[in-house]
Amino acid sequence: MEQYIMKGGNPLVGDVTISGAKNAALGILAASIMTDEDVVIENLPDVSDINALLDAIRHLGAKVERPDRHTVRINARDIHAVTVEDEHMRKIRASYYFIGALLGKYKSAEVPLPGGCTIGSRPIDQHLKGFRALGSDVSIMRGAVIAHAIDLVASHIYLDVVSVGATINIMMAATMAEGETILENVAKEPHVVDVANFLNSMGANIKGAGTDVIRIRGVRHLHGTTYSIIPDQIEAGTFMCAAAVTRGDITVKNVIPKHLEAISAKLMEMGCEVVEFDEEIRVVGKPKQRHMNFKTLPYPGFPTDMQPQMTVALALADGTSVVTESIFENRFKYVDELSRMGANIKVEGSVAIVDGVSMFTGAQVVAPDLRAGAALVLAGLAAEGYTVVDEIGYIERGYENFEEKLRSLGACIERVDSEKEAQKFKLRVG
Ligand SMILES: CC(=O)N[C@H]1[C@@H](OP(=O)(O)OP(=O)(O)OC[C@H]2O[C@@H](n3ccc(=O)[nH]c3=O)[C@H](O)[C@@H]2O)O[C@H](CO)[C@@H](O)[C@@H]1O
Ligand SMILES: C=C(OP(=O)(O)O)C(=O)O
Repeated sequence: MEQYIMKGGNPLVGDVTISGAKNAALGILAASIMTDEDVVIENLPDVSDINALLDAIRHLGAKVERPDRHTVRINARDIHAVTVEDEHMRKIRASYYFIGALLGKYKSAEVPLPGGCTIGSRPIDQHLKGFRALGSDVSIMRGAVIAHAIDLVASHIYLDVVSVGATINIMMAATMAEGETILENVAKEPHVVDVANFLNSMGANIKGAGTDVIRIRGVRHLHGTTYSIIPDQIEAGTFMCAAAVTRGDITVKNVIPKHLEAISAKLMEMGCEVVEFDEEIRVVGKPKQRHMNFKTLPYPGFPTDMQPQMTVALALADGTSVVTESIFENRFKYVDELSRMGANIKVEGSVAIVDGVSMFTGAQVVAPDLRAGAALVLAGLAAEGYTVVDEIGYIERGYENFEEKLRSLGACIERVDSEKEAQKFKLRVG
């Protein structure tokens, strides 16, 4: 089983180029099957979730070509099925986007209930409420969502909870419904805006993405396009936190600083130096960093996908911090693993009380999910001695070339798949 092994202690220093946003790309790839014409998507992150989604698109009958690692050309003219196979989809969350895309284009979809990280109960009731409001019959049978409509008709839909997935999914279906759909209390995340911009580049008529209300005037056809995905807010934030955790000096390149404001503000509150440029941000960690409190919230609030990485930074800061997780009820599973490294964190329901310690010591830990896995790697890079992180498949769902990028910043880290290789690494680095 593959693991990361690392020897901590090197401050990470240098520049790192951020890849395309996984969570935008997943929505965009699913939406690309809504036209019969060629769609070319650039700045695609080469991560396992994306490759799983592309496999599912191929399986539906679409042609998928990869001129290079970060570009894909999709042609869905020959799609012969509206049923997505379970084996492709259980692993990933974004399989749910096939419901909106297939329903919009073919008025019919059969898609297994989504997988993804086990960070909470993750219902999809708001997605289904939206599809029903657009005139679709929706049922759940044999572990799949089955949706059929004779015609999709526009509707006025109010989301009871702010949901990224429901916003994007309903927006996709409504793109090809008759009339103007008004979607209220929607998510405003950068990837919601990116999917809306992508659909508009295919001829959709979507206004208001990035605000609380999205208006979608349905169109009959979508056409081909070439589109470049925005940079990954969470990958960028992870490397920004790496500078704080290792007391390093990292410039994240190819980013949109506006998307990173909540993360920058919190790092500054801890005492890090944060300098913004047009498409770059430099974060300089300081020997003494301060405690602070933060709460995860929908955008523009602090992202839940950055909660573990920022908590690791606080676990090595002076004083007591309070972290409140308001989006997913089970996103502190990594705390037990972090405690093996010497962190002093007490979890009470949705709140973690973090008493900063002066150092971590290396340990063998298990990644419980994607972002927590990345956070444990950051902790290992700051710890004294060796750390082994197991279950790195989670990390590979969302970080392209993670260990290579970390190594280019001076980290002593390797991917190994046996005890023998781990021993070799230890002998080599001493
Ligand atoms: C593939 C993808 O883009 N995943 C992201 C997406 O997940 P995902 O789309 O699953 O997250 P949502 O924004 O939908 O979830 C937000 C909250 O709403 C609740 N909820 C959601 C839908 C629903 O029908 N009913 C309901 O009650 C959820 O349980 C959660 O408490 O947004 C999350 C919140 O930013 C991120 O952590 C995930 O990385
Ligand atoms: C939780 C995440 O992904 P997913 O929703 O796909 O599980 C994430 O990207 O942090």
